This record gives sequence, C-alpha cells and structure tokens, in this order.
Amino acid sequence: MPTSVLDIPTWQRPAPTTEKLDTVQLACIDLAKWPDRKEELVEDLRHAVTDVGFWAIENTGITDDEVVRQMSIGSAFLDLPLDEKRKHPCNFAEGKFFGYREGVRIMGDSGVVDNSEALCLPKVTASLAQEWPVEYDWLQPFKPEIEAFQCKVHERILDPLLRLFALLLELPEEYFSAPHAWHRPSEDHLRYMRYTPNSREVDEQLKDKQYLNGHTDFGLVTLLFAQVVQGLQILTADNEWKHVPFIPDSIVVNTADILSFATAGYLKSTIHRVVRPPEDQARVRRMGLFYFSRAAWDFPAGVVAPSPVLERLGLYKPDEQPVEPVSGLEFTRARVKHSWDRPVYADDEFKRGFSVGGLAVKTDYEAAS
Ligand SMILES: O=C(O)CCC(=O)C(=O)O
Ligand SMILES: [Fe+2]
Repeated sequence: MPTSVLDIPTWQRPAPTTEKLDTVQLACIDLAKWPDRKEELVEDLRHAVTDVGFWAIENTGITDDEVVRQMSIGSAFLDLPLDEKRKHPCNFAEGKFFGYREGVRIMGDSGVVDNSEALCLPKVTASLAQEWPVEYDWLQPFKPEIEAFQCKVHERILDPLLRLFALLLELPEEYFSAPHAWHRPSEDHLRYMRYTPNSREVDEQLKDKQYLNGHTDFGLVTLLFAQVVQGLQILTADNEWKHVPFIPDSIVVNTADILSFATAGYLKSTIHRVVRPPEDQARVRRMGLFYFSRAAWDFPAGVVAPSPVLERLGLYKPDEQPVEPVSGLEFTRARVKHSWDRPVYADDEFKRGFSVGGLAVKTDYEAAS
C-alpha cells in the first residue's frame, strides 16, 4: 500500500469521566439558526454572555472527523523530539504566541514545572506569511488542510459570532467582523495543546491542583473544541469554581479582553483555569484544540464601541474615548509578554497588571475568599 507523510496515527478520544462533577449549566447557541433566525440568535447570545460568559455552540458545521484529524496532527507534532519542536519557539520576549510553547515555567510558588505544551499556528493567509513557522519541515505537508480548517472555523463560527455581538450592541453588523475578516492580519491562532499527567504527589504541591492559573483570554472570543478530559473550570458570578461539562460535538466559547474593553465591561472577560482531571482521567494525556481570536493588528483596543445599548447603560461616553488608542497589535504583544515572558506563572509582578498606551490591564484573577 502506498504510504504518505500525511498518514499519521489517528488520535483516540479518551473515555468520559464517570465521576459526578460540580458543573456549570452552559447556555447554548444553535448555529443552525444562522443566518435565517438572527434575531432569535441575538437573544440567545444576550442570555449566554450576560449569564456566565461561557456557552456551547451546537450545529457548528465542523464534523467530528475534522476535529479528530486536527487532534491527530497536533498530537503527532507534539510527539516529535524536543529538538525538532524547539526550532520555532514562541518568542515571548517580543510578545509573540506563534510556534511551540514548551512546558518550562514554574507554577506559582509550588516549584512544580508546567505540564502543558502547545503548538500555535497563525492564520495561513498572505498577510501573515512571514509568521508561519517554516522551520518545521514535518508540518509543511499539512499546511493546506490546516488552512482549510482554520478558514472554515473563522467563516462558519467566528464571523457569525462577531456579527451577532455587533447586532446585540445595536451596531452595524460588520462593526467587529469587517476589521477581523479572514485575510486581515491579527495574532489569531489555532492552538494544539497537551497536558501530560502528573502523579498525585506532584499535584498535591500545586495550589488547588491547578495546571493553568485563573486567567482571562486576550482576544475577542476563544473557541474550545469539545474537551472530553475534564479540568476546565470557570469562576462564576457567585465566586465559585465550576467545571465546564463535556458536550460532544460542541464548541465551548468564552468572551475575552478585547470584547470586554469594547463594551466597557458589559461583556465580561471570563475567568477560567485548568485543574487536575478526575481520578479516572488523571492518567491520560489531555489533548486540546482551540481557535484563539485576537484583535486585528489595526483594531483600536480600549475604545468603547459607539453602541446605543452601551450609551443607554451609561457605559459609552463619547468624550472619554482615547484619542490615540493602542493598536490591537501593540496590546496583544504587550499582553502576551506580560503573561508569558516570565519564569514563574502568576508571580506577584504578573498580578500587579500593566498598562499599555494608556490602557490599564488587570491581571489578578484569584477568587475572593
Ligand atoms: O486547556 C483548557 O481547557 C483551557 C486552556 C486555556 O484556557 C488557555 O490556553 O487559555
Ligand atoms: Fe484560557
């Protein structure tokens, strides 16, 4: 039988947990309603974003085979020798999240090393050609299908969501979607992320057995393909950490910093974290697939959208808008640098937050006790 470099082992989805977890009830956005039943979707989204800030999309138009194929590509890449993966490391000193992120940082004051690693790939577009990690010979044959997948996710999921956000705010439908069109440069990326199990003894040393500290994401929204291995938790309005349930074939979405700035906090940037999975899943590798949307390079971060909804709520004040707003590029690079260009996660300096181009960014996400 002819063999091809594209023949890689098929990623096998681990079994769901049988443990009863304290989960959050996620709102649901049914994209089968797009575009004919837009008004209904806007109301569904209003409920989703104002309640928890995390919700599940159903009828995504992305098949399970497509997701499994991406998981297989990601797993096979992360199985490569470390020397190979290190050929294009994320350049955190410059605030760039493209390439390979090795699990090297220390988790808080535990002394435990991060057990996760990731490959982050920019949109395969002409405007970002210089960002693609050409050093990975292994990856190049997969580039066309990665491009097709990214583009499908962008067009079928992200683009309608950005339009719905604009409609929800009574803005022109393209207010967010036009600057974030597929071909336009941004730090968006497809992320393949894998957590390697720790022993129970190691996890006992981690505060709350956290694999990823509480944080918000840096862009507009993050799309999380259904994750069978539990561990993701969100901080609810009642200040409680609750598990995000596994919903087969769904995409879980959370709102992130840029939408929060653009709405003066009306849309909350959801605080979430990852903890040790339940015991019946604590010995399997936790492979994840995500699409992180980021502000377009030229999108004015920190500007509140001129939305009638926000105006009625007293959140949009025309006279108080920054005259020279920080660009999406400058904000995103500063945000990544602040979070990731440090040897210890969530140290005190991280928690003090930072400011860029007059925009103050809060980064202390501990639950109030
Ligand atoms: O692994 C997960 O489920 C979530 C990861 C996450 O929140 C992130 O990478 O920003
Ligand atoms: Fe996150």
